[in-house]
This record gives sequence, C-alpha cells and structure tokens, in this order.
Amino acid sequence: MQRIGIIGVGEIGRALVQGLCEGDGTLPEVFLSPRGAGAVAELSERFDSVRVCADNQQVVDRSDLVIVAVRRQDRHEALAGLRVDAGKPVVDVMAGVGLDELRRLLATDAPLVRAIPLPAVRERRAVTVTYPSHPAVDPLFERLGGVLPVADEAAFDVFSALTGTLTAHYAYLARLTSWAVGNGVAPEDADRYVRGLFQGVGRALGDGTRSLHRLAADHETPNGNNERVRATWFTPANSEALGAALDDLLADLRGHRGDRGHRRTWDTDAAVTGSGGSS
Ligand SMILES: NC(=O)C1=CN([C@@H]2O[C@H](COP(=O)(O)OP(=O)(O)OC[C@H]3O[C@@H](n4cnc5c(N)ncnc54)[C@H](OP(=O)(O)O)[C@@H]3O)[C@@H](O)[C@H]2O)C=CC1
Repeated sequence: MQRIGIIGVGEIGRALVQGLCEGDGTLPEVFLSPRGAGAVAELSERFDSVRVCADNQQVVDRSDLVIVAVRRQDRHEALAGLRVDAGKPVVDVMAGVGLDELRRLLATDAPLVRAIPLPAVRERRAVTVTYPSHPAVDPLFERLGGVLPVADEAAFDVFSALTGTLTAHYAYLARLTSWAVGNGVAPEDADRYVRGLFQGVGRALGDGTRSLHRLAADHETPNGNNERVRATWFTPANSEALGAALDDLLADLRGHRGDRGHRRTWDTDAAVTGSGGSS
C-alpha cells in the first residue's frame, strides 16, 4: 500500500484526497498537514485511510511520496527546514515554483516532480501534466484520470499557461448569458440554455477522432451564423491579443525560474481560419 503525504489541504489538496480515496482497488494511506483544521478533520472522518499529522515534518516522515500543494507565497513557511530523504519523491503542484527553486528550499537530493492536477482529479477525470516522468508519480496521476509526462520544464510551462485560460472561458459563457438577458430573455432560461449549449461542446470534445478544426467546421454552415460571429468577433486582432496574453503569462512563469529563452509566436492562421481541416 502506498503512503501519500499532502502538505497544503486547500482546494486542490482536497480534490486529490477525494480522488485517491474514492477510487477502486487498493487505496493508498494519505497523511495530511494539520493546517485548515475543519477541512482536514472532515476528510479524516470521511475516509478511513486518511490521517492528520501533527506538523509538516511528520507528513514527510510517514509518507513514501509527498505532494506540496500550498500557495506559492506560503512555500517558505511550509517547506523551509523540512528534512526529506534522498529517495522520497516530492511532487510540486505549486504554479510558478520550478524544480530548481524547490530543490533550494528543501535542500534535498530527493527526486522532484512538477505536476498540474486540475480539480477534476476529484472524480478521477483530469489528465495531469508531469515533469519529469517518475515511476512512482506517473501511476498516481494515471489513477486520477491520466498522466501526460512532458519532455522538459519549458514544455511544462506551456501547459501551465494553458490552465490559466479556464476562467476566461467561464467569463465568456457568462457574457453570452448576460447578452441574452439584456435582450429580454429570463436569466434562468439564458443560464440553462448556455450551459446546455456548451455541455454539448464539451461532450463533442471527447471525440478524439475529430480534430478541433474538424469539430469547428462540423458546427459551421458556410455563410451561416457561426461563421459570422467567428469572423466578426474572433478576428485576427482578437486572436493576437489572446496569444499575447499567453506569451506574457509564459514569460512570467519562466521568469520565476530564470528561463526566458523560449518565447513562441502564436499561430494566428490556424487559430482563426480553422485551416487544416475545415470544409
Ligand atoms: N486550485 C486549483 O485548481 C489548482 C491549484 N494548484 C496549485 O496548488 C496550490 C494550492 O492551490 P489551492 O488549493 O487552490 O489553494 P488553497 O488556498 O485552497 O489551499 C492552500 C492550502 O495550503 C494551506 N497552507 C498554507 N500555509 C501552509 C503551511 N505552512 N503548511 C501547511 N499548509 C499550509 C492553506 O491553509 P490556510 O487556508 O490556513 O492558509 C490552505 O489550506 C497553489 O500553489 C496552486 O498554484 C495547482 C493546480 C490546480
């Protein structure tokens, strides 16, 4: 049985605990840091395999593998002075905290792995990006919905930047809803309809046999309403602005770990016109 420690039991820490402890097969033992007494008490009452530790060092000592899930600004307080054996993998899920920095903080030779778990690990339905691949870490995320090990930390940063687009997507849906309400539709009807519309889009994304461009083309009648909104609103300038926002975010993510040398340009044509698959 694997023993997994989690330091920082907030939103993503809780999701990891639930995903790990509600799965099938042999469940791991989970050791939690004590901070956030309400949440950790609830988790330890709910799951027999969850224990709350006296402090962060005890989490490390009792576990075969440790996940660090505190906010970036809390990393010093949470980690400085901890003793981690050279053989014990530590998984860093903190956005913007690179491996070099974590190694300095922990002053250990232990294997360090970065990961980007998403809240859907709770239902074991999120693919988690990891770097570097590790034989104890990858299977852990495999059971939480899948693992995508990447070749280097520069690639990891690109995926990390992509996760920064989620709330813009929700804001887009909220804007569609408020536009409909502004045009006389009842709020609950607009809300229900927009959710249903994009739940359908989400389901269509599950069809891996069709490329994103193919899916877009399949939803678009030549000279129809979808083409009109795409061409008049998602213009090259709009697309450039999105690319620039992501470039800036990526530069900041790399800047945190002193690597600014991989700035990429945005593939405007493919993104806007749907070239590469549309009919
Ligand atoms: N939320 C998400 O979807 C994702 C988050 N992440 C990363 O995970 C990390 C946590 O994010 P999130 O869960 O949203 O944040 P939360 O604020 O929800 O959780 C952080 C937790 O860490 C606790 N904490 C703070 N200091 C310490 C300490 N010294 N020792 C032990 N625990 C401590 C906090 O306690 P208290 O509340 O008392 O301060 C809190 O419970 C971040 O670095 C984030 O970048 C990564 C992927 C996805």
